Amino acid sequence: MAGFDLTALTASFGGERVIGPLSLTVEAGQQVALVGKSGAGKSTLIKLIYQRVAGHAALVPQELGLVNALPVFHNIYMGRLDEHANWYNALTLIRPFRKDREEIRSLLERLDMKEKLWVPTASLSGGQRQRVAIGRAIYRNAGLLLADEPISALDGPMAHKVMTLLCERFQTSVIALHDVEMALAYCNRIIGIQDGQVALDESSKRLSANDILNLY
Ligand SMILES: Nc1ncnc2c1ncn2[C@@H]1O[C@H](COP(=O)(O)OP(=O)(O)OP(=O)(O)O)[C@@H](O)[C@H]1O
Repeated sequence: MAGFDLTALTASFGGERVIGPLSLTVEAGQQVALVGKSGAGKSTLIKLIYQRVAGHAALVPQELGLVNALPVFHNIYMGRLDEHANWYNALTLIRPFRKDREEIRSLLERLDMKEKLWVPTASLSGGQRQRVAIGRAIYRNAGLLLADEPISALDGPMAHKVMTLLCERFQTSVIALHDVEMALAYCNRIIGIQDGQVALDESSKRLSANDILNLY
C-alpha cells in the first residue's frame, strides 16, 4: 500500500479538538507537503495517519525516536526489526551480518555519514541524528513515508540532498515542512492546515510561495 483513503480523522487534547473531523485521500505517487503555522496540527495529523495505516508506512517523527546508547548501525537496522526472527535480531545486536552491514553502510554514504556507522547515536549532532532517523525510515523499504519536519536541522545543501533521496526512495509521501520553497520544489501536492482543518489543498504547480504564506 502506498496511497491511503482515511475518513473521520479527529484528535482532541483535554477536551479541545485540535484536528478534524477531516478526510484525507492520498494517491500512490503523490508527494504531499503539509504546511501551516506552528500549532496548526501537522504533527498530530501525521501521527493519526500513521496509526491508521499501521505497519505500511515508514515514519520520521519530529522527536526522532532514536536509541541513544546504540550505534548508528543498530538505530537504522531497527527500521526492519519486524522483518526478522528474534534470534536474527538478537545476533545482530552482538555481531551484525555482513549483508546488513553493507546495505546500511551504503545508505549512510548517501547521507554523507559513512564514517559514523559504529558511533553511538548520543554523540552525534542534531543534523546527524536527524539523518539517522531518515536512514531508518528509508531502510524500512515501505512505499509510504510519513515525516514530520525531517530537514529542520539540516543545512541547505544537505536538506536538498535528503529531499532528493526521499523522493527517489518513496513512491508516496506526506511530509510536514516549514520551508515553503522546499515544499514547492519537492512535493507535487500542498495541503495547508489551519486550526486542525484543511485550509488549502492544491497541486504545487498552481501555487506560489505567497499563496502558501497566507496560511501563516
Ligand atoms: N500531547 C499533547 N497534549 C496537549 N496538547 C497537545 C499535545 N500535542 C499537541 N497538542 C496541541 O495540539 C495542537 C496541534 O499541535 P501539533 O504539534 O500537531 O502542531 P504542529 O502544526 O505540528 O506544530 P509545529 O509546527 O510547531 O510542530 C497544538 O495546539 C498543541 O498545543
